[in-house]
Amino acid sequence: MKTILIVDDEIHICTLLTTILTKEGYKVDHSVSGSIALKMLKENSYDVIFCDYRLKDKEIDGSILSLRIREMSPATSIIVMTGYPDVRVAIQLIKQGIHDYVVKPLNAAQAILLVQKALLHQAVLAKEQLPPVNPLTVNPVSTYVSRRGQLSQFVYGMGNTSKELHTQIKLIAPTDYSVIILGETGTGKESVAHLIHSQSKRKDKPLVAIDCGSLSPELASSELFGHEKGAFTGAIQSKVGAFQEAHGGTLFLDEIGNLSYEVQTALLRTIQERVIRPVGSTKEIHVDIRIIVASNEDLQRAVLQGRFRDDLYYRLNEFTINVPPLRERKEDLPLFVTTFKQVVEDELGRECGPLSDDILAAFSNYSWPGNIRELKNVMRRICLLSSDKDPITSEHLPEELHPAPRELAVPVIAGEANLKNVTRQAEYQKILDVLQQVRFNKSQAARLMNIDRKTLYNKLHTLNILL
Ligand SMILES: Nc1ncnc2c1ncn2[C@@H]1O[C@H](COP(=O)(O)OP(=O)(O)OP(=O)(O)O)[C@@H](O)[C@H]1O
Repeated sequence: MKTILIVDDEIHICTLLTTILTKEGYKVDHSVSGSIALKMLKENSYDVIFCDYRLKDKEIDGSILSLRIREMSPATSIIVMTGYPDVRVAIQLIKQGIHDYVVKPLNAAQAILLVQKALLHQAVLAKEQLPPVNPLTVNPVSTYVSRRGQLSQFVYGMGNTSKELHTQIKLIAPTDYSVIILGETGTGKESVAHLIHSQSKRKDKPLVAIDCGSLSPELASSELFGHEKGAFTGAIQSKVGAFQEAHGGTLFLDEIGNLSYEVQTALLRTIQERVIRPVGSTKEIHVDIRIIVASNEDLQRAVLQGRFRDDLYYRLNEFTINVPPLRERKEDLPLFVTTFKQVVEDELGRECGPLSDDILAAFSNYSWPGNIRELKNVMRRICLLSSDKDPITSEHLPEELHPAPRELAVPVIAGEANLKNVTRQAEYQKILDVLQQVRFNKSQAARLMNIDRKTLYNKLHTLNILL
């Protein structure tokens, strides 16, 4: 029989939860004191412990109690209950290893579900220790509506870094906090923003995504705040900006670090006052939006270097999510591969052959500078090149994934004597070198080459460098 301990200084909560869970067939004990609870834990083992966060115990309060339980009985799932929810406390406790953080009062259905989830989680962990595990037996995949309006799959993964990401998204999504999402290119920052939106109470309103990296300084204000007809040369009609389009929903600003100082100032004002003034207009318009921003550079460093306003940073930084690079979550590769193979098969409208073991070995030896985007593209390529029956082998892999990676070959551009081509050739090589040096971080590459991100995009396009 599974055993549960309830620790709360309000006796009626102990009695209520004991009654509910005993009816479900669990053996339930309770304590109104943290120190007595620890003594009980020395003598008995518990599968799940419900623990009040603000325990009015002279010797031990709820937060310390949860730490002590972790030390004494690491396998026990701890569910911390609170009457005063605080996301930062929740994250801290979850980092310390508690299973869940819930707001009191709990009704019967919630309490039962919490225990079931905790026991299921324990069962999953127990299975994880038994090889071989099919990662798809527990499918940690969510769906969300992507920028193109398609239903997309988001793979959380099962490794510890991935689980932390999962927890953070789950906790932050229902709130209205502004979120900064940091991570290398292709790690899934935009996907995380969509996922947060789709799990928030704003989900039925639009998510408007703007790539600040591709906005010219002149057009940024107009894109964000809109403009009146005749506000500037070329403004032949008035335009509704992203803030207004996102009214009631979420505004996602990708590559926020690329906004000019002037636009950052206007953005700060809008966030503080929740009103916008379109370019060329005297009218203020109220907007109700949640802001999520992303960057693949460290925004704190940009603040220190004076490139990003500190007051805007602190306004936006109600919560930060760091999306890990793929090379730090290699344990999740099989799950990503299986999911993307299915996605590509759906895209191609046919099945692809099985993946041979050498493919997975090559995948796990590779550093994935382009992260999940690169993996998805590699899966597209190898599935496209394979037939539907024969196994997909390492022959189908692109060069950089071959066991002994060769240097990226510079294509010879026809007409070598032509001076323009010599320049193109040199540009091509330089851009590739710099991109490799900064692990394909386009903003950093643009900065190193002293060009803006938009120019870099144009060059990548002209030189046919596909990332
Ligand atoms: N966890 C995930 N599960 C499934 N697909 C993912 C996941 N993360 C990213 N992807 C896919 O990888 C690709 C790149 O993701 P996304 O655009 O969200 O990355 P990003 O970090 O915002 O990139 P960039 O910094 O270049 O803008 C997309 O096709 C997305 O669907």
